[in-house]
Amino acid sequence: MSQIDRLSELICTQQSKTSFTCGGSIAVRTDKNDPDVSWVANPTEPIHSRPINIFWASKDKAEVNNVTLPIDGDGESDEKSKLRKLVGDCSPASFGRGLTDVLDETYRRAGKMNLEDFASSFQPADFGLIQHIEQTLLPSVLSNKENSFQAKGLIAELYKLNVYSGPSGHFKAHVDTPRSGSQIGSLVVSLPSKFSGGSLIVRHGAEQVDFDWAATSGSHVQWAAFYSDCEHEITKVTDGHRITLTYNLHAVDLVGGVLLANPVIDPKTLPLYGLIESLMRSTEIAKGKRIGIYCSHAYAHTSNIAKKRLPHHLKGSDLILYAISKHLGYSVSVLPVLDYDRGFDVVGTRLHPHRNIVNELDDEEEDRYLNEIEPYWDHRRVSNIIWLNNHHHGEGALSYATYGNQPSLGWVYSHAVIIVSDEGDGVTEVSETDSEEGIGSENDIGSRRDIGFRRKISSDEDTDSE
Ligand SMILES: O=C(O)CCC(=O)C(=O)O
Ligand SMILES: [Fe+2]
Repeated sequence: MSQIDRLSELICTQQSKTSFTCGGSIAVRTDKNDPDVSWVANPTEPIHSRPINIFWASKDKAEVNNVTLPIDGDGESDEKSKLRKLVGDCSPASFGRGLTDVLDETYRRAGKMNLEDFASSFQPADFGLIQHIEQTLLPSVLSNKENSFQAKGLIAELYKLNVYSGPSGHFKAHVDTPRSGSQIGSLVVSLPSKFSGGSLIVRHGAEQVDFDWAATSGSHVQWAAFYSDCEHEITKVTDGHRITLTYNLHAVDLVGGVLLANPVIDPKTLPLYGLIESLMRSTEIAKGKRIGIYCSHAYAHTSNIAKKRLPHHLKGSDLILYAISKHLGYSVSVLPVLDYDRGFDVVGTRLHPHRNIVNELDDEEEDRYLNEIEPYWDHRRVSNIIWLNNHHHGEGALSYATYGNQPSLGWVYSHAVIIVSDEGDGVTEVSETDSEEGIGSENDIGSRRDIGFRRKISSDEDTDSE
């Protein structure tokens, strides 16, 4: 098989496997260890790290030690003896075999330190590491149809500090045990400490990636992330100490996390909270009005999966307005509103996927096809919405073929809106209130002639709207 065929096969048939692992390195700049100088790169300089401090409890837990990596120079030094103490304070690392934890130095020869006994100044989030891993590994997890995750982000949970020392530290081929249902992989961070050998080899099916960190081990933080089902091994460390931090990677609902039952972010801290609270208590709302906000970001709100994505994929101010209203106990819905210019709003009962109406309609009779289109798009006519802003992004809600002097394609657009009301449950309530008020009764056909709506007349080639 040629290389092109091989790549093409990987891309076409095994998309989920093409990105089973990723990794990189961050240079450690010992010359920039000045607390008053920002260590975050300017655009012309690659990101680098300050030296890394490790604090740990001695074996008898009587004292706290610390060492700063990397250690300069080859001769004997205080820092070198501290490093030896760190290695000495580790206990032998076990591994899972079946349901038991076993110590077997022919399989794994390493030291470990548990979370309660150490702390380090290295934080993966400082370097955008988590976002890199999210971009590389998460899409395949999400595109796996059997996977029910609707997760949008990763959390790296620090798990252990390990030391693999020369001349015989190693870990034979194994698969990590996921420690919860949300764990999708592991992250290994190699701290700046000189060693030889000790490659991490990660395999998935016939593919294999070799993370050979030895050459720059003394000056760089190096990292690798991989899926839980990847077999991996660490070849023999022949010299020095290979010091790693391992993390469990969990897929979690982070985007839209403010909408979770127990959000980490408190909606009350958002500056708009008080404003919305008092607006919703105003007399207007007491009279049965509701608030409508046109979403300020573009969402594919007429796609087939819009119903699943929204409101969780709301962004920025849209997410904030939604979350605050929800937190205040109001009923909040994300719905489409047709781009009709009338004295009332045509609000969809849910986020409808775009529809192409196949009936050919006579171009000369605009009002007739409005009558014919509307049954395809479940909606309510509403006149009690107080709009707080103007619309931004329209998206094709309906398209239909017409024939007049020449065949053409007409479009009706919709906007995604957030509707906040102080009663009932969003959509249904909108309709009930409307019919009570007699808005948009079905006898109202005469006035349909005035409907001004946006139409895009295009030639036949344009008919594929999706
Ligand atoms: O240190 C490494 O590169 C991998 C460590 C590992 O496989 C483990 O801790 O399970
Ligand atoms: Fe492992």
